Order: sequence, then C-alpha cells, then structure tokens
Amino acid sequence: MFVLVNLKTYPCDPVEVAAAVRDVNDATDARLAVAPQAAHIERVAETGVETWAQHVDAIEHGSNTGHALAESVADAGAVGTLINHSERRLKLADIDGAVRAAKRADLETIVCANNPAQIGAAAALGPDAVAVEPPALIGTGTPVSQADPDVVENAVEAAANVDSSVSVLCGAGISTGDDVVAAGDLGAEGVLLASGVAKADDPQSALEDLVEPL
Ligand SMILES: O=C[C@H](O)COP(=O)(O)O
Repeated sequence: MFVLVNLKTYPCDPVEVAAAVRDVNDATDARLAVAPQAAHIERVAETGVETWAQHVDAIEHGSNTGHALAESVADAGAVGTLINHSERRLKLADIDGAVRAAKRADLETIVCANNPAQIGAAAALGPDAVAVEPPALIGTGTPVSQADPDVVENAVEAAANVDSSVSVLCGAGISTGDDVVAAGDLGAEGVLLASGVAKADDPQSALEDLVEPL
C-alpha cells in the first residue's frame, strides 16, 4: 500500500513529520511519502523522505506570478504531485494541463476527485493514479473505507473501465491501520490522509499504528 501524508497547511513541524514518515517507511513494506506546503518541499526532501507537492499549475516557464511551476517543484526535491485536491479544485482543462506539466518535469501524478464519475474522467487524462475523496468526510475522522465503501469500489471500477494502468487511492477520515486495510480490501492501492498524522500529538506513533497491520 502507498500511504501519502498530506500536511495541508496544518501548523505541524514539516521536517519533524517528514523524519517520522521516513523512519516508518524504512521499517515497513508499505510505501510512505509526505506532501508538505510548497515552501517546505526543499527542507522536507532533505530529510530523505519521498516528497510530493500538493499542487502544480498548468503553466510553463514565463509570466505566471504566484503559480506553482512543475519544474521548480521537482528542483526543490518533489518526485510527485497531487492535482485537483478537494481543497485546490481546478477546471478540467487545467487538470489536464497540470498532468502534462507534471509529466514534463518527471513528477508522478495523483489526480483527486470527489466521486467515481469524476474518477473516470480523471483517469482519462492519463495520470499515474487517481484518489477518490468524498469532501464531506475529509477531516472528520470517519473513514471513507468504512463509512462509504461503495464509493471506493465504484471508483476502482470506474478507473479500470477507462485505463487499468491507473492506480486508485482513497482518502478522507483515514487514521488507523484498520482503515488502511479496509481500503485495500476494497481495491485501493493506497490512501491519502492528513489530519490523522498532521494533527496527532505524536505523528510517529500515529504512523506506526497505521502501517502495523500492513
Ligand atoms: O489529502 C488528504 C485528504 O484530504 C484527507 O484528509 P483527512 O485525512 O484529514 O480526512
């Protein structure tokens, strides 16, 4: 399983969490990575953890003030990027452009979507993976893999119907090892999570519990 920890803009120490993700990754068969804010990518990547961006824009070098250029994110140390996270929604054309920009910079891509229908559309854009996240469950601690298993199974089916090479992750409310196992049982190849680790008093302990059954 792939466990991608999104730090969003939570007031955690990104380097401390990154070091915990790195150490737990080294002690498990699961693949763990972290997605810090853009301003923290370089410091996080220096810990040796697999580092992802939270977003890139559908742009090239040029006059794009305030945008996130895929090449700059890669230069800072990211190896992949989320696109169209529920908290950073894009228009369809911009999702397509962001996937292309990420590929140009050799970044792995995960396109997020709200539901299985959107997952099918996202898979058609040719990302490496898609992630289904019902917005109503994000940050609630109620795991999508248990509260809404149909959405995960239907997302897996929707992606496979379009392109069987596109992996499917799920996210929202996932905070325990049982939640991750349930996601895998529904056909997800990974999970996207945030508050369960970024808001934990002891992120390393939270991560150890997450991967313990894997
Ligand atoms: O990117 C992560 C997802 O939005 C899930 O967030 P959460 O684990 O806090 O529910």
